[in-house]
Amino acid sequence: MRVQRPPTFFWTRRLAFPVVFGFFCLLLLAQAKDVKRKIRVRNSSPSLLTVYWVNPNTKEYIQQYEDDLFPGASNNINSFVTHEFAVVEVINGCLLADGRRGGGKLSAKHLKSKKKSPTLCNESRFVVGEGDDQVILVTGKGEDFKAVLLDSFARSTISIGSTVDSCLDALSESPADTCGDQESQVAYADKVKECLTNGLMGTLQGLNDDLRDEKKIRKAMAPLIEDYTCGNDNLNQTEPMKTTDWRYSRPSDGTKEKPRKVEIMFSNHAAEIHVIQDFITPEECQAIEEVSKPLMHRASVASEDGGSKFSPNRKAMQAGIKVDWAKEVNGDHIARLSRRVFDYTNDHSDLNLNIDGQEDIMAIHYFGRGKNDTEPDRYMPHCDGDCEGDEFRTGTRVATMVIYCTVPTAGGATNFAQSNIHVKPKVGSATWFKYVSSLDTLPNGDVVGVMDSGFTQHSGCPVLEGEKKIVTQWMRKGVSSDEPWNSFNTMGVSKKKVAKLLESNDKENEGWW
Ligand SMILES: O=C(O)CCC(=O)C(=O)O
Ligand SMILES: [Fe+2]
Repeated sequence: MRVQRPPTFFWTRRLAFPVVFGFFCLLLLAQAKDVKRKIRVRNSSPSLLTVYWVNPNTKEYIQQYEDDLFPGASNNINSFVTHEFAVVEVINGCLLADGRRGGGKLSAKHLKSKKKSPTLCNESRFVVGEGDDQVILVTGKGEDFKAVLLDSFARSTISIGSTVDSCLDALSESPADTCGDQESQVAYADKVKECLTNGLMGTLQGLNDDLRDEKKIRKAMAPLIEDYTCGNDNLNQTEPMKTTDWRYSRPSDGTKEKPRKVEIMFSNHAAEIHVIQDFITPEECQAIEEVSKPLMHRASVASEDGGSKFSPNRKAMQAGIKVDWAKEVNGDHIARLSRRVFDYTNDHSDLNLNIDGQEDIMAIHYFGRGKNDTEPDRYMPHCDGDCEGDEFRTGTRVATMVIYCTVPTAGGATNFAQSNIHVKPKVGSATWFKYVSSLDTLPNGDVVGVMDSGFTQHSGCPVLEGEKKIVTQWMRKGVSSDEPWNSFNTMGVSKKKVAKLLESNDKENEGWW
């Protein structure tokens, strides 16, 4: 028998989905709205332009610059993702979509034309997108008048496309003879290749020069930025580029952990920085504290001779903790935390790291001795792995997670001076960063990729008051239980392979002096 539902139940069921869905959309929109973007409007049209922000509630046009934009001129707008703009071709006294007269400052000609019935202005709209480095390119006139939003990817595509087009145009007078002999076809292909190489070489050379200079400036500025940011305790944490959630189920028992807020602070082809809220539980911090307490010793840094030394660059106490994986099934806090660190990394990259053979978890303590301390506990700017943009070497560090258990009352931020990211630690939160590009495996099994070129260089700012207790996991790619982290030398070469090579060399050279 069919159960008769009251009409209200029917409507509640029908409305529930759209209402909940709408609510989530609004939530997403509200988040996206706050993300700032600087955009550049470039007038490549033959007309004068006026740029208006379109108020989403009243639909009113709000003029952006006092003066119209001349052909060939550019101007910046500080805006937010999702904001809508109208670019209007200035034709004396034309009518805007909100019913008012458009076309910049009214001249005598405008005023005269006011008497006639005005025509609707030519306009083209754009919405500010997520991409960085957005340029609005305005071209055409009358019916062809349009504003196109280009991010850096679209601009590269256009620039490559126009080089290809002009090469094909230039060679159209001597087109490839598809029926011709192989020799003439090869000659044609060579001409195309030469033209493309010449056309793109200038652009690539220019980009390389820009990159070299930008890197030089970035490196020279880093110590000044670090001094300024670390020294200014009132400085807020940098705004994230984007915010997402991380939903994680524990693989050992399938328990769904509560979603964690992830702030994407920086992202490029070989470097990424995230801040994750509530990454560690108080019980996990407590477990780390108990195990590490009796093992604490003064932290050291790598020395030039391949060993380690004490240095004012790194003033802290530390203790390495081995994870007892056998205890994971019984809910061991340290094993659970360590698993979560590697699962986060593998969920947010294509690194596919092996959990075996990794470095021990490191508990690090910094102590504040007051604002007048001339040699406070700190970790001066450094990279955890290679950060010179060189090729990736198997067995080396590729990502780090710094987890905050206790935070100081003054000082102690984590600062990335070359990417301008300042992280104010919160109890339980974590900073994760990756310093290698996507990795490819070649047919011979070699894994190739490039390292970050300094954007993830970071420091632990001086701790002035209170204590800072962190848990750091440095993560390596290419280690396993057979070849753990300490089986690679500092050059990232497997010690086993070196020994084998030396052995076979010795055999080959036996009897030779
Ligand atoms: O103390 C910090 O905030 C940074 C720690 C760090 O750089 C590290 O453990 O490698
Ligand atoms: Fe570090």
